Amino acid sequence: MAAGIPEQTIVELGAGSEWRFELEADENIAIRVLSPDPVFINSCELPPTTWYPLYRHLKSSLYASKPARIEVSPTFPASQYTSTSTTQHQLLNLHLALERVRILAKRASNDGVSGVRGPRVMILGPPSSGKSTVVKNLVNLALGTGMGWTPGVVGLDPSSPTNLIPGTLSLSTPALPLPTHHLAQPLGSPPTSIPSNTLSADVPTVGWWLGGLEPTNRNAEVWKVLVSAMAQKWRDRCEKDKLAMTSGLFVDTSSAFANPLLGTKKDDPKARYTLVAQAIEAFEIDTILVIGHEKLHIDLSRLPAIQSRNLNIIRIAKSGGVVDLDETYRETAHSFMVRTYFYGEPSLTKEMTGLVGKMVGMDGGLNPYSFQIGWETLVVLRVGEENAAPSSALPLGSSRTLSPTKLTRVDPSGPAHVVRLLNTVLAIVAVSSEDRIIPEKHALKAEADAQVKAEAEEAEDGQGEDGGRVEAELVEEEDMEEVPYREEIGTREVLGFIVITGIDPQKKKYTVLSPSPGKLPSTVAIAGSIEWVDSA
Ligand SMILES: Nc1ncnc2c1ncn2[C@@H]1O[C@H](COP(=O)(O)OP(=O)(O)OP(=O)(O)O)[C@@H](O)[C@H]1O
Repeated sequence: MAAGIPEQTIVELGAGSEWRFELEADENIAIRVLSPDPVFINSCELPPTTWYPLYRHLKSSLYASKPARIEVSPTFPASQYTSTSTTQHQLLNLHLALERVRILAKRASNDGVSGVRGPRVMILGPPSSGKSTVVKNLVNLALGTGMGWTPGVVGLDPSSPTNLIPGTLSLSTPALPLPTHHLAQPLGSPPTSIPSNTLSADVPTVGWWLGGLEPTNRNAEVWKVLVSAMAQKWRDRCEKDKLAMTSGLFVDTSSAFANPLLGTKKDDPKARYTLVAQAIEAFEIDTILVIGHEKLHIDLSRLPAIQSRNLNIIRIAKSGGVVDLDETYRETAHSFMVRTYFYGEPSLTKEMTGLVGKMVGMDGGLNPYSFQIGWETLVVLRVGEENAAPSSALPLGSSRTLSPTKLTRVDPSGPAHVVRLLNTVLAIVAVSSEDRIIPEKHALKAEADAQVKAEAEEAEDGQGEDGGRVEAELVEEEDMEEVPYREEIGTREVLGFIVITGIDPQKKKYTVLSPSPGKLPSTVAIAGSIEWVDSA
């Protein structure tokens, strides 16, 4: 035992074993490695002799291939144990096989062979089987090789997106190993060092808004459009960036993917694993990892989309350390992820700052900004046919065909709509003048008014005042139920997120929370079913 350190705060790890812990709501701890050999958290090496904070609610494990000694302070977690049954060897073997593919691809690419790619791996499994943990380990193993890889990480699990708000599908290209300090880092910390609510410019993370926590038969068509857009983005990236192409891709998936009937339509009742097949084709997957689930493994190997592509399907063992996550825990995790998006990384507790010795640097907090915005200014839309008015509301005898990505505008003057918006997270999307639709009646009126104006100008040598009046009338007469934009904007890459924290029906204003001060990058926002109330 090191001098002066009480024995009960030391974890002695045997070679090839894991220290597993589950932190309670009041347990914030810091750990530091006292022994010379490396210790890893999700295959990211802990800095030697440096305190590494682990925040409340986190469930994870440390792994050491050689005997290790770790100090834990200021308290020792109530729920912790060491285990020699680890899946790290299997993950390492897998990593070595993937690394070989990456190296061969890079060599071929350097020799001028076009179209060679690194491995494209998709992970599937039932709920709480350790999918996100396997992705994180494989990504960190690739990033830790020193080869400078920049693999793509696709989050097709909107309940734990790469590093955005729940409800988002994400694509990121981390260049440094992903840390594990708290719940908001399933696959990497949010880009808090960039004080901007534009995600795509400087930060290698882009998001698409599903607005729900998992793919379902109701949102399957919207899901497909989003996945196609993500895959296109990745293709564009690979065309310009050979390193990304050879580094490969890891796709984390929703546990809903294990349901064979997900996405099956009435007109094709025999189709199975429709969304899995779509993702395989869109991202040109070559390796599928199935955790545990034997039936899923067999079902997938019989899937035509897989047979025709001659994919590798590898079944890997579920780690004994994976914790079954209940609904309450998931809600806590989601709320924490949203909070981190707006407020940044949690700050060190008093006890942590009081520790003697070096502490790893964290990204730090953000200063979110709350302000009011008029109902007419912020255009709030919903995507999907289920949001459209019921067919019974149509004139007698008429029918309609709805597009699955149909946009509906949330009419703030309808009290029920407005109440539903309180605490709703909104995704901001960019719009350009080409996206704007001028309703036909306004277009005709504008044309007629323009003609009247031209005649008046001719008669009076025009002062131009009438033009302003026409504009004003147009705005005044804007039908709050009409969607003034093309449908495509509902499924495009998001610029950032805001949350509606208050509604003033008298002044007709929303109070919104934005991650940074300044003008919103766009005043068109998409609502989903994700809500957030700050309970921290
Ligand atoms: N070896 C381990 N030791 C301790 N905890 C672990 C270990 N592996 C995974 N966990 C924890 O178990 C929980 C579930 O794992 P994970 O989130 O990777 O599963 P998942 O299959 O992606 O879950 P979901 O149902 O959300 O799709 C997480 O809190 C994770 O940190």
